[in-house]
Amino acid sequence: MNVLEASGLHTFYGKSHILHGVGLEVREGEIVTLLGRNGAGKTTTMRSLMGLTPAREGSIRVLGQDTTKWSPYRVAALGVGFVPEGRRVFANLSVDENLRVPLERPGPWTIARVYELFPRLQERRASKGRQLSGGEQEMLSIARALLLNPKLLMLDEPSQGLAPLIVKQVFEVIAQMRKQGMSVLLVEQNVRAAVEIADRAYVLENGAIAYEGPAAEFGRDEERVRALAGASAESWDAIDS
Ligand SMILES: Nc1ncnc2c1ncn2[C@@H]1O[C@H](COP(=O)(O)OP(=O)(O)OP(=O)(O)O)[C@@H](O)[C@H]1O
Repeated sequence: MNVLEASGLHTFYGKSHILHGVGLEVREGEIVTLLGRNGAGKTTTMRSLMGLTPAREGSIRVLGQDTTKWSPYRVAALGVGFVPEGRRVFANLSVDENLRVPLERPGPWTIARVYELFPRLQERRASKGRQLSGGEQEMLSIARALLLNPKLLMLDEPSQGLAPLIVKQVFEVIAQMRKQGMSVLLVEQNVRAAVEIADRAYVLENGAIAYEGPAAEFGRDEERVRALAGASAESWDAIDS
């Protein structure tokens, strides 16, 4: 079954026409990565899927329901977790308090289980959000989204600004989530890490899908990666290595 199906999305910010007929799907238990240069429309796509910046045209189905006109709250309640870019943890609350803020939806993920997945958070459970490193904040953001027991988790650039070792840990966690049957839609600048972990890739160019296919196949085509994913020097070196 498709967890997510979107087609023909047209999204605007005021008069700026940003998405030009974007369509994508995520199947059950699949990791799908959404790549593209800066400004290609990746974040806007996620915001439209979530109902935060509603598409003016097009349709969205989540778990078989037509969510096109739904509020973000309803989409989340149906089972879509969204971890936006830039990690929004509560700076003045401890790790433990941050984890108790989300409304828990019943399911396999409990506070005890997220601590098992992120032992580092358990060690730091009494520390305030503002005392955490970037990597710890990212883990906390993901942990909070997991407590909603989503069927689909959408992550916007989870590796941004993190040291390579921490990126590796975050991606290991994403791989473990798939083992639990969760579907993931992953926006990434780190092309190498994304194509390694993902089953399929979509690449956006100027607000339209320019590539759709197996992630590994996309990652092997050096020229296409350069042209479409705008791989930064850093991520390109990583692909070469
Ligand atoms: N709130 C906004 N108002 C007007 N234009 C916006 C707004 N947010 C984004 N844009 C524009 O929409 C386009 C797509 O932006 P978006 O953030 O979706 O791209 P992205 O692929 O996620 O890029 P990045 O990697 O830089 O986050 C860009 O041209 C951007 O300038």
